Amino acid sequence: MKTLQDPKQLDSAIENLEELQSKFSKNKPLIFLDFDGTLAPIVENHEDAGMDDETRKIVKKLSQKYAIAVVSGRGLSDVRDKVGLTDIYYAGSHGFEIAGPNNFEKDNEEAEKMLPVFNEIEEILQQKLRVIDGVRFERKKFTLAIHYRQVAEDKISEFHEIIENEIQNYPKLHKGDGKKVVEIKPNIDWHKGKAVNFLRKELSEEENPFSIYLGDDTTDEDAFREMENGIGILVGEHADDSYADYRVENIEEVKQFLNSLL
Ligand SMILES: O=P(O)(O)OC[C@H]1O[C@H](O[C@H]2O[C@H](CO)[C@@H](O)[C@H](O)[C@H]2O)[C@H](O)[C@@H](O)[C@@H]1O
Repeated sequence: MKTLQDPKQLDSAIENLEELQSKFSKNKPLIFLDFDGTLAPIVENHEDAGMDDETRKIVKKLSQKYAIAVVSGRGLSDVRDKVGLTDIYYAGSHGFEIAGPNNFEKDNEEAEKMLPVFNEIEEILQQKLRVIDGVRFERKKFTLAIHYRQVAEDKISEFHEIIENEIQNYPKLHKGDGKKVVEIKPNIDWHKGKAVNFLRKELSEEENPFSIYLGDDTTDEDAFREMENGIGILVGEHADDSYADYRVENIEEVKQFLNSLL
């Protein structure tokens, strides 16, 4: 079982590359990559985030050697457009919508039934949060991100209060957190970890295929916990302890690590 650790206490994947490479030569891994904060730097406006060409080339080359999936909180079509590679799998909306090559598509059926509730809460919160400057909405198919990166420090608690007060009227919805973002999700037992396990079955004929997961945010913890036969690598740090096994400092080290697999 994975245990929680202070991210600062995690071993560096870069300093242990040789040891890791020898593991990978015995067990060819499936590779799961988070997007924001892992493949693309965190920026002020969510629309402006993007991968650089070097990272795209590395991921493309990796996909010629390994089965790869990008697992993101972003909407499926958004993350697919931003990555721009057609031969890999994607899990968008925190795993609620999954797609891959040859028109493979799998939306969470339970979440599908909740689309009208999302439309309703989005409209209500758009209206209630008008009193706070800098709030940005990002509607994904099955989740709703409400960004507060540009909200003044002294307005942030009011921002959270407004959302909290409203969301308690909606037992079918669940409120999660990310980096300067509140994520409204279906209150269903599904998350990035479950999506990764679904994909592990899809991408391999083995019962429990060896896997690597790289991610930077609290939502990636659900996936790190599933890396019983594999390795979780935390990129940078987030507010909490982590179930990851190793850490890399930043996106430059993500590239260095991914390059070492080629
Ligand atoms: O699972 P991920 O691929 O890491 O996506 C998580 C969320 O990432 C995006 O928001 C974050 O990145 C933005 C751009 O750098 C930044 O402005 C924002 O503050 C961050 O929270 C994305 O916009 C969300 O939809 C994702 O859920």
